[in-house]
Amino acid sequence: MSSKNTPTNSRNNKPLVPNVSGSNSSSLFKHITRRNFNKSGSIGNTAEKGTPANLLNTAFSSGSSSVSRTPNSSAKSRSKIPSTSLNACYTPSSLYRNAGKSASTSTPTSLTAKSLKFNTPKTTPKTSDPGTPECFSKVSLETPRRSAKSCGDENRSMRDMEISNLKVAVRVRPLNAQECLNPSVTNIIQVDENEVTVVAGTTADSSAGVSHSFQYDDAFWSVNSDDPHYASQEDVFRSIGIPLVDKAFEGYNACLFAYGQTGSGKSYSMTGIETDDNDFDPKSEAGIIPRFCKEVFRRINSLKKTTEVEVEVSYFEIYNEKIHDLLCVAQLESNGGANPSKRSALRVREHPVWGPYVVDLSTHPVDSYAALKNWLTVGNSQRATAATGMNDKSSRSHSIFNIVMNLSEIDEASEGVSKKIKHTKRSKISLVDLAGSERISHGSTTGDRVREGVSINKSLLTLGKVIAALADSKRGPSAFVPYRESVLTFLLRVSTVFFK
Ligand SMILES: Nc1ncnc2c1ncn2[C@@H]1O[C@H](COP(=O)(O)OP(=O)(O)OP(=O)(O)O)[C@@H](O)[C@H]1O
Repeated sequence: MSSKNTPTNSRNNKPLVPNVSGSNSSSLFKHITRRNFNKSGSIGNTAEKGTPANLLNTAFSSGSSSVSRTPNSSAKSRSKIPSTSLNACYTPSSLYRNAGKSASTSTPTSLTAKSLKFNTPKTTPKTSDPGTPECFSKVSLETPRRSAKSCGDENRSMRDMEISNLKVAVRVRPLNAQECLNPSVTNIIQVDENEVTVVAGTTADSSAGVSHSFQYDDAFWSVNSDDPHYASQEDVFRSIGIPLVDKAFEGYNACLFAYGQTGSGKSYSMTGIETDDNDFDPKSEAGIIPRFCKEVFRRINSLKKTTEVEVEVSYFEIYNEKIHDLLCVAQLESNGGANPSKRSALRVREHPVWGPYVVDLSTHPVDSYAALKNWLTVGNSQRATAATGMNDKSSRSHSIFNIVMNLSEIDEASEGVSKKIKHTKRSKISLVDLAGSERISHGSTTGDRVREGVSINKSLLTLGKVIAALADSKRGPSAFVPYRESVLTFLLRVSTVFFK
């Protein structure tokens, strides 16, 4: 990805992620938060019909980067550098179900935007560590300070209401078995707190010894578990996932996603390795998604006396620009199964109020972590994966797991059947595992794999363009953002545009 398509620091306009030739893997996370700010009822319970007063959007904030030359750098090894792009989705099918239940006293409140802040782990790996890189990053979107108004202002351009802010974190993975066997693979990545340094070129060519340093909101060193600075799945979740759970319980929408080259560890970070242990011991390799879900239900249980909570999930993938429901039971039973080419594709439509959504996407109410985990397992088993030259189980699709929560605070003065709801907060969390970007010659063989690779790269390229446009504060809020160039970014739009 060219630096033009790379997120840039809003202060100095330098790219967040370098365009380093020879880099061959990476992954990345993103967040979106958006406040649902209705009172007295769920999101559909608006006094003015069709008032999308519940949607507050977010903005990207980027870190800073610097490039320096250190000809005598001692760092060794091959890098996997992430290019950055963004994804999110919002499928408000359940909103329509609720829309009929009107509440006469519904009053949208003013919005106050809040930004997500992440703890930065103190990671200072030794440069002599033999491991090599997977990088991964996280992006979060900051909510702009705006007041809520009705959507009657149809003449106002949606683009005028966009404010973006991006946060990125990087994770460096250990060498995989294939890399360990290749003597030419060495570590060229160093992590010092939240700064990542890449030393490009270890041979005697012109780029040898050139180092690039980049600041991220977080940088995780997961190369060697014996290293005191090793970032485990739990550490990553605590830094990236917990702040999102906090926001979700405050009524914000949130989106987190992993981006990176094929084989860089996106699925490992997002989903991890399935475990029967639902309490996740510290060494558990369960990823962010199961930990996130577990934490959501832990908090719901502690709120039981004061709050009624409804949770529902949906899960779909975008494969070759087509959307497939991963939790549609009827479809799973009747045909297709794990073969995405046999499944019927869902369409995306744009609602005038709620924005883009997936038509007929199934949603499933869940009342415990165990129930949610079952759906997650079903969905994961349906994902399109295949062996490529770079990953034995490569995700060939972008997967989007959505959790929608309705949190209704009970009026303490009311009791039993006459229980009254003080107000309802609604939040939607999208946890996204993107398909890996790849060089066709490295990653794929022929036929379907090449076709998939082309589609993946195309949508990731668009994602990069969208992020660059959103992150580029110089273009101003009315700059053109090419959301419509791919299904992924079209769905993402609802998480970045401020609807009034
Ligand atoms: N932090 C890590 N610690 C240990 N193993 C890891 C780590 N990250 C990735 N791996 C391993 O590396 C391999 C590739 O990871 P993974 O499948 O998550 O990559 P990916 O980025 O999702 O690839 P693709 O885009 O092709 O789906 C897996 O075997 C995984 O277990």
